[in-house]
Amino acid sequence: MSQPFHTLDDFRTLLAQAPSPDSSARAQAEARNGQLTKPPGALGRLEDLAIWYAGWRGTDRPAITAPQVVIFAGNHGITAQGVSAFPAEVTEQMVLNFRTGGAAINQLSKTFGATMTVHALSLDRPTADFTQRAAMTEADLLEALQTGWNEVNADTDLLVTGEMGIGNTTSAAAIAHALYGGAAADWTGRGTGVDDAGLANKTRVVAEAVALHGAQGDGLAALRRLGGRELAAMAGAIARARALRIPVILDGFICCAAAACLDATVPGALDHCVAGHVSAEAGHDALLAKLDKTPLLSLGLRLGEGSGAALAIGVLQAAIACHSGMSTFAEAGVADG
Ligand SMILES: O=C(O)c1ccc[n+]([C@@H]2O[C@H](COP(=O)([O-])O)[C@@H](O)[C@H]2O)c1
Ligand SMILES: Cc1cc2nc[nH]c2cc1C
Repeated sequence: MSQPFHTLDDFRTLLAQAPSPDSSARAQAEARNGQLTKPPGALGRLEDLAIWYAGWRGTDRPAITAPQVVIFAGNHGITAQGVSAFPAEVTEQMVLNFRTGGAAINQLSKTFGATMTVHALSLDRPTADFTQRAAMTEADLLEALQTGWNEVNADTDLLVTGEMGIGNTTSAAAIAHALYGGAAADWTGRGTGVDDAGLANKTRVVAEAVALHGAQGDGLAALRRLGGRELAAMAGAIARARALRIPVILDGFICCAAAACLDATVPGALDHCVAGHVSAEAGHDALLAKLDKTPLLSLGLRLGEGSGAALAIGVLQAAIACHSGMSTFAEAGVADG
């Protein structure tokens, strides 16, 4: 597989030079939306979604024919601090479950006609405990970004990035705290379900990590110091999707923390992304507010795996089906208002 970037600076440059939506396709889609057989605005956010999608795909009557769900898995040294309700072995066990079709995301992907692949990143080599030192070296980060970049099918027309990694809500909380400040408790939730004592311990870990590594203006530094391989791979995949003008549906807290590292690196880097849902994980709604994203769904999910984003594929499919398939007032002989 050829590598389009060899250094973090190359990656930054690619992000900064990423394409914008096609403004003429967007304008045509807006005009078409105004002629469809419904009162103006009656399809609410479905209308905005269809126009947004049309702009990125460069056609006023787009279709979603090849949605892709990609799951990245990583192991985290921070689990040594007792931050999860589950043991670290579950990451690898769930990878097997994804491969044999037994996880929620397998069913959700199938429901919405998406291809699904899972990529495990060096599970035998957990990241470092980031209360002691940086989670990853620059080489680790680059490799994971490249893995994510290369996992995106060039011919897909909608991407969902999901993750699996015991301990990764601690990583996501530390990234959010480092990027956006506030108190560690604002960003720390129960993840897979730690009890009150577990939550207090986890909050201490997040606070200690950010005290050690410092607040971060630089998104890629936050990703390297506090992130994990699966977060970096999601960031790489989201960046590649942007380069290919493929719209992305963001998933829960961990996916959005990874994405936030791109936004902090190049403001606007997530313009091709919508938030699929707001997770029940404390801090996700605040993180979405920082990213200026309004979630499509709020169903109390806190699973990860791309599950909330996969559900939102259905919402986007519905928006595009209406936009591209409905008749205009003139075609249907319906009197407009
Ligand atoms: O997506 C979310 O918002 C989300 C919220 C809570 C937990 N998770 C999943 O649970 C795992 C991380 O939880 P934890 O407690 O081990 O940090 C990881 O595999 C995530 O996919 C995911
Ligand atoms: C069983 C299990 C499944 C998951 N899927 C995503 N994160 C997960 C965490 C656990 C513990």
